[in-house]
Amino acid sequence: MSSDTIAPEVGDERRDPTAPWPILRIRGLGVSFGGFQALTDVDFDARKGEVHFLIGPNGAGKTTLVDIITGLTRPTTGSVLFDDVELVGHKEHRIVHLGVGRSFQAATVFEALSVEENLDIAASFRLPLRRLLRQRRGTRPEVAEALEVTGLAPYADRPAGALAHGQKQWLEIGMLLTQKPRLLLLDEPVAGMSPDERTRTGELVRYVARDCTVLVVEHDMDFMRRFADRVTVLHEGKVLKADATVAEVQADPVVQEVYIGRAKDDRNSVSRGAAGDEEEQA
Ligand SMILES: Nc1ncnc2c1ncn2[C@@H]1O[C@H](COP(=O)(O)OP(=O)(O)OP(=O)(O)O)[C@@H](O)[C@H]1O
Repeated sequence: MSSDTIAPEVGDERRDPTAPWPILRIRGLGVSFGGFQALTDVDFDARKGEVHFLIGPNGAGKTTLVDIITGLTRPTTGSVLFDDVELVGHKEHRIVHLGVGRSFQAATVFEALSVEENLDIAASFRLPLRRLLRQRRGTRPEVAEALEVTGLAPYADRPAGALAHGQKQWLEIGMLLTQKPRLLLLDEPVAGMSPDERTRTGELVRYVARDCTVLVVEHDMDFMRRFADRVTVLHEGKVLKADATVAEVQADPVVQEVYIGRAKDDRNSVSRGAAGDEEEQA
């Protein structure tokens, strides 16, 4: 057992073979920035193999929470257990090596390199230098798989900079997949996408969740309704509802109040039908 490993008292669910294992356990998380309390006493779990949405109005603390999980921000209080390993205190690169991948709102790809080269570089991140320098022939299996699942195989030789917005997001997800993460954090993956691109992204996320837990920060409520297994709602740095189903979130009057009360144009309403959302996007 490594020094990172926490004693088994936190792993009770694993003794029940029918209970999904909470691979991510967040407890008592708080952070303040120069006296402003951005997160207060945040608790929630994400289970192995689920697509877990993190929603909440602007400024609720969603990105701050993702920044803490990935080691970009250090919390003032609390704990982030990933597969029993405490992530708080680790540097970002160490957290990546533990199996946590993250995408950003603006896709971070190398525009001048081809799609395949981008995937190849991402897939190389665990390799020692001497293996990187060794000449290889053909496409590595993990790169081939990423090309396939993202639908980017026909564009393998095209510069990433020439891809459409949605395709760049899928490339970034593909790059993360080559690193075989066990937890993938996606920050507003469908922002700026067409309805078709959103559907394609949702299908990709569901595919990824076969081997990996996916935590999605998203404002698009139609996307959440279609693709979430569980949902946690943040409001003003606190958990309003943790680990709920989509139906529970939609039926919750307090969640409704937070969204509808703050967004008079109804853009963020969690109970609207898909048709309503698509009307709005048109
Ligand atoms: N480094 C920082 N210094 C000071 N305040 C910060 C910092 N990072 C975040 N905040 C504040 O913390 C609060 C939560 O911000 P955060 O970006 O996490 O919200 P969010 O839910 O992701 O919002 P959005 O949906 O608009 O992206 C905001 O009031 C923000 O201004």
